[in-house]
Amino acid sequence: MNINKEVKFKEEIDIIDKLPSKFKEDMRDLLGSEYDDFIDSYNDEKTSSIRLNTLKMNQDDFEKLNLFEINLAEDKIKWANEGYYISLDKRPSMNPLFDAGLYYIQEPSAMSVVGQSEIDMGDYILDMCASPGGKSTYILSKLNNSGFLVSNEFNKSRLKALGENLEKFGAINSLITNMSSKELLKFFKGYFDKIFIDAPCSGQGMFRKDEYAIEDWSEDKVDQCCSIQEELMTDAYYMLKDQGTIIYSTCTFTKSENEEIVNNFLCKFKNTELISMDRIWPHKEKGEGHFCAKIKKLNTNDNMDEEFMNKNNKKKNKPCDYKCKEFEEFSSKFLKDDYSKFIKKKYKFIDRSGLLYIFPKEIEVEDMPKTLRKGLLLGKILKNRFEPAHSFAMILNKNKVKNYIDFKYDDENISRYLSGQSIATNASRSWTLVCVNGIGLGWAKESNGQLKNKYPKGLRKNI
Ligand SMILES: C[S@@+](CC[C@H](N)C(=O)[O-])C[C@H]1O[C@@H](n2cnc3c(N)ncnc32)[C@H](O)[C@@H]1O
Repeated sequence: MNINKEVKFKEEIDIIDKLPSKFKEDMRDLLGSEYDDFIDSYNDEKTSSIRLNTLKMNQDDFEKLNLFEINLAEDKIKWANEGYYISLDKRPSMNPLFDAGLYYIQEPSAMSVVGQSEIDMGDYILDMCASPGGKSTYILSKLNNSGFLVSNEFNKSRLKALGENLEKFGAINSLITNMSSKELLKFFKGYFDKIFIDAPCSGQGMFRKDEYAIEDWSEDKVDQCCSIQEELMTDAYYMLKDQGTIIYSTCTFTKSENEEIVNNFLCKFKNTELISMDRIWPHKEKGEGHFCAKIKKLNTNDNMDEEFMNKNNKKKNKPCDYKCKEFEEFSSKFLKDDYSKFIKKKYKFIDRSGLLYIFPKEIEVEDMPKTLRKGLLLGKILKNRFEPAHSFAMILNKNKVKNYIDFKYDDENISRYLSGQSIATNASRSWTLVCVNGIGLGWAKESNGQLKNKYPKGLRKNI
């Protein structure tokens, strides 16, 4: 055995030794004769995978790009149409297409939850435990800018990552909230077609990938998680429309956090029906452990919250009379006419202290507290001019603007741009969209044959 192999073998033995004995006991009970295969899977090679954002590129074009030498015959993830296994040495976060939001790096089993859920155009969806945004970004791709997604994250310190990931994905019809499920219920009684609860759990499915998950695990933690999970499920029931679906998932193995939560819920609410209950096991599939159950709410006739819905209906289809002169000027100079018309037709414009947002016309969220992102920030209204925001660039591509410069992902100009440098051109067109393979990556202002870099300082990086 060479030295590297010997070290790896020792690490694997160590991990198996470190697994909590109560966990091993439970797994033996749960898996019976499969237990040894399950434990052996701790020695399997780890997986790496990405998921395409179909808001930015269609699947045929993506597959033709041949990024990361994906072998289409073997590397497509069977439970997520937009997901691909890639080899571990590919470093997908170092490709500028990642910064342009073309794909999300996500554990393959975690993709199954949205991958195997039916999302209908126009659905109103709540992602109750959303950060860092794996499920939310997938839902947004599938909604294709129709309907509405509320991405809620209870833990304030996890909001930043969620905000950045949703911004990168370039969807307009989303709202980020920072509430408990009880607070959400005050605003959204009987409101959603689908509610995803990717519940906080004791994380046994992460033991293979993350040793800290082993240290952090305890029986007390399982009990704490169970009581949170029950509360989230109950509040979700009341936020769901009749005929709506709860999609409950965890990355843990114990029955108490999975089947028992679901069965208790079905007993508590008689007018519900189990649609499916599935597990992904690491010794059977290429991915970590995952549990997912889908439950339908049948008719209750006590549906919508009267007050909330009256307020919403009153505003529905009300013409949006707000016009921002500075944005009008900007859009006539820099946006293609048909795209500019499309935005005005579909969205309302909201000026919040000089910051201009767009939001779907039919949705009213103005009075809602604890929201991070109420619609999409287009930019700042300054004295007689409009300055576009980075989030605006993230919904654009070269076909939507009059001025752009487009580089291939491996062009060295793209590395220069991402690191904050200026780029020499021979023109002076003012606001210009910098694109990578046609997809908006950020803004630059072109004058005297130079593109002055407007890529946000906090996002700059060397690749
Ligand atoms: C499994 S993670 C969610 C992962 C996310 N859905 C994704 O796909 O990227 C669970 C989330 O639940 C949040 N959480 C913790 N306690 C919570 C509570 N009491 N109510 C709602 N969410 C909670 C955690 O902060 C964490 O972000």
